Amino acid sequence: MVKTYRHESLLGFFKGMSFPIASIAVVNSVLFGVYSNTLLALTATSHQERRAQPPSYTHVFIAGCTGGFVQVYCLAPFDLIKVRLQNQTEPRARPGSPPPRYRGPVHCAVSICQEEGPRGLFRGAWALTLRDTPTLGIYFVTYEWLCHQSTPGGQNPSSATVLAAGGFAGIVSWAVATPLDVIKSRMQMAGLKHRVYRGVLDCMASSVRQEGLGVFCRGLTINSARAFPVNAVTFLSYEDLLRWWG
Ligand SMILES: C[N+](C)(C)CCCC[C@H](N)C(=O)O
Repeated sequence: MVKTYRHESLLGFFKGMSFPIASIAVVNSVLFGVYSNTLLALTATSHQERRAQPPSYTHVFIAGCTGGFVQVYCLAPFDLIKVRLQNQTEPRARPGSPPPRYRGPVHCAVSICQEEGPRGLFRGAWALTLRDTPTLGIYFVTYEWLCHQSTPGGQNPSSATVLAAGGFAGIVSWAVATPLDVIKSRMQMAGLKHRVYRGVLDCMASSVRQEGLGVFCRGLTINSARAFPVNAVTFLSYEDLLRWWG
């Protein structure tokens, strides 16, 4: 934090923010929509009926994995652009200094298309699929399990329960996802640095060779600290919106 602040001022912390904001609504509605509809197909119970007739954790896991798998294809290009902009650590343009490589998200998207082809926008998508498919299954199972543990049978969980269960579900799924998150980000940066990884396994092997096993925990603390508030609010919004509109 201190280094980022000194080098790039307060603005450095907001690098690559506009694209995630534009994409988060789309990505989350695909995730939660596919999750809920898969659960409906598997158990024939709507969201409102699920408290009285809770689905099995296997069904919750399968529905979560399906949602995770589908949302990756919306998330991949936005996530790539975010990673590329966040890794651009030059100080803000000063007179005389060379301009940054990417001037903003749109310029970044256009440059990637020109330099790496339109498929370049999906660089690292396979690693993202491996990261998100099982970990979003775990995310929904953790959430449902925690709600179930702290709510008397058949009742809706209180807002406090939803906030806590959502927050912990975020931490657990990020803890499991962090090793593949590290690999995913390295593969997304590879096109820029002209480093060639032959695939996910090659990227894992070369990262471990150079930096040891600790490389898989990079960013774990910050991911978890961020995960609690973000996912607490996500689940509270999801539950409340469905209650109001359902
Ligand atoms: C699966 N994985 C752990 C990567 C993400 C799970 C939580 C997703 C949420 N939108 C967030 O940004 O925290």
